[in-house]
Amino acid sequence: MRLALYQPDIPQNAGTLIRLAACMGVAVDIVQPAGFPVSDRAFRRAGLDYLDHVEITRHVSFAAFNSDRRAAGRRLVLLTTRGSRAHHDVVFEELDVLMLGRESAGVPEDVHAAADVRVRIPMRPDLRSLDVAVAGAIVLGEALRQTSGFPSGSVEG
Ligand SMILES: C[S@@+](CC[C@H](N)C(=O)[O-])C[C@H]1O[C@@H](n2cnc3c(N)ncnc32)[C@H](O)[C@@H]1O
Repeated sequence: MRLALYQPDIPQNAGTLIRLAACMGVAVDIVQPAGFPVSDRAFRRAGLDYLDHVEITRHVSFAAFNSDRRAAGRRLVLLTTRGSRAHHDVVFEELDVLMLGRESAGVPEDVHAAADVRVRIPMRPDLRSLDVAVAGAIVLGEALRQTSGFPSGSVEG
């Protein structure tokens, strides 16, 4: 399982998602251009101290990202408010890449069309959308649950 951030434009949200990925043992793809510097140096300067615990791959464009993930045999699972399937009805696979859209505008049509699966977290119809990091946490949690992908650790009960 991987998380992909499509042209992220709010550094705090990217930081929250990178920390989530580090804690869950999941790699991160950043599809550029981003709305802020995404070098390791810039992340460290911004105080992101989980950087040593997560694998981050930067891609210069969506086309570059997409050809890499296809070559690796990974499905692209897009999280979108326009998704046709509820996240809890999707059968996730270990190799899936879960892509999150831009906070300001989601993803463009060509990215929407390139996705193998488009999932929506059901919400009240009168509200716009979830925070991007919250959406990522909800779907990643379901995907890891289904694929037994949570890091092993002691859980009492
Ligand atoms: C703040 S939302 C973007 C809203 C944007 N105006 C749009 O129309 O897509 C940022 C990202 O969070 C994710 N997201 C937010 N709410 C979601 C939901 N209910 N279902 C699936 N993804 C969601 C999507 O990846 C979305 O691109």
